[in-house]
Amino acid sequence: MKARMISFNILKEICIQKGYSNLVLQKKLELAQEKDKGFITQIVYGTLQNYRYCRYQWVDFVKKMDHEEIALLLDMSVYQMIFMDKVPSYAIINDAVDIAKKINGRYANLVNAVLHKVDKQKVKEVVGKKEEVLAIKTSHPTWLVNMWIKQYGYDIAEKICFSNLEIKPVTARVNTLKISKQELLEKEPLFQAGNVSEDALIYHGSHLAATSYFKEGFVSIQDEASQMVAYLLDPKPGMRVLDTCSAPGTKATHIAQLMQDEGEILCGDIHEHRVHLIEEGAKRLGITCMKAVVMDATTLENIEGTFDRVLCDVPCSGYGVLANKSDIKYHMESSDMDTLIPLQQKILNCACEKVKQDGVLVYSTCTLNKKENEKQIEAFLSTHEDFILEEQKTIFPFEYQSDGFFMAKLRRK
Ligand SMILES: C[S@@+](CC[C@H](N)C(=O)[O-])C[C@H]1O[C@@H](n2cnc3c(N)ncnc32)[C@H](O)[C@@H]1O
Repeated sequence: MKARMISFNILKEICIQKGYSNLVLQKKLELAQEKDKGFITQIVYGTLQNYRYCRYQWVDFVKKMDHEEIALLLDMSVYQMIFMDKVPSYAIINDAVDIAKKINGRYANLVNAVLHKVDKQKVKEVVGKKEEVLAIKTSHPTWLVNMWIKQYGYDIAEKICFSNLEIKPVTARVNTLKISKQELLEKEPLFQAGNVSEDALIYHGSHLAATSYFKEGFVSIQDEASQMVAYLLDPKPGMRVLDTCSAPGTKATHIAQLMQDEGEILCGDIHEHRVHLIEEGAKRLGITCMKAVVMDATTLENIEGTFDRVLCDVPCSGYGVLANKSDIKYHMESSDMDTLIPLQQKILNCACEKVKQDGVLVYSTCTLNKKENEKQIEAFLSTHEDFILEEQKTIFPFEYQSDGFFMAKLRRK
């Protein structure tokens, strides 16, 4: 099958059938020739990242577009015409017409005509209201850009939007239980020290998960901002820790490292299949102090006693990770947070009961939305006089080439 046909099928599965981009891509790339894999990956991620901008380029050339797959095919073709300099337009248009014939022959002439017009037009400048221009140029929903402008101001919103178009580095966390960061840096020149986290390494090679460093448990794959959560929790060897929303266990295994694998970390997640991921991760890293169980953090039934440290890394809208998870960007709706906000509140209210006196509770999200972040903490503090806020911070994705994260450290009086 030709590379563009494979790219189109992948995009169809992600955009129309709502598959996860990384999973669909991994599965469908098996059908592609080795030489085409990079090309297909670029078309898929590039089209997802620039979906609004690409559509803006062609939408005025059709009276009405009533076919979702044809619209997606036009987006994908326009992406290549604008962003992939070395690809000749005639090759893009010929392949698009062939794909259109397979989808529905009636649209082949339209696809041909629209793409020739785009080719002639070159690039159409985005005009309109400032926030709408920003949203289209960087392919974010306008409601999200407006929300960021309202919550953080225009300058920060603009920086977030452009940073979401960047290709972020692959970041690892050294497993200090097996090797020091210095040793690893000396051993492997493809690693470079990270920007903000003490344990972070940027990897300049490809497919880190397939390397012996990963398989033998010397490193985990974890974003740098995400690594800051375990430091904020400040666990010490011998402590008793509860991680209420733990799967796949990335932060829990970091906590275990900071505890020198001494003490007890009770890791829970509501989804049984995800609890197994925690166990697999701990085994790969040689960690023994973690115990993984199915747990509903909104009730915490059968969880005995209190803990020195409690982490609530709650489910969230994920607006901090849009650079790496462009399918979230494509499918997101403002109503997504309506169910999440009460769930987060419930988890926090329940988990706080498990914190020892003078113990620490950390609440974190990978989202940039004050309603899920600062406002949650504010609401919590207004009903829990026995807790004080020691520190809270938002890490923006443009600061350290990382994801966007929020974390708050609360201490029980
Ligand atoms: C942001 S992810 C956690 C990531 C994890 N802390 C890590 O670092 O690898 C949120 C997790 O919360 C889990 N979850 C959702 N609702 C839950 C609930 N009521 N109780 C426990 N876990 C829940 C989800 O299955 C998901 O694995």
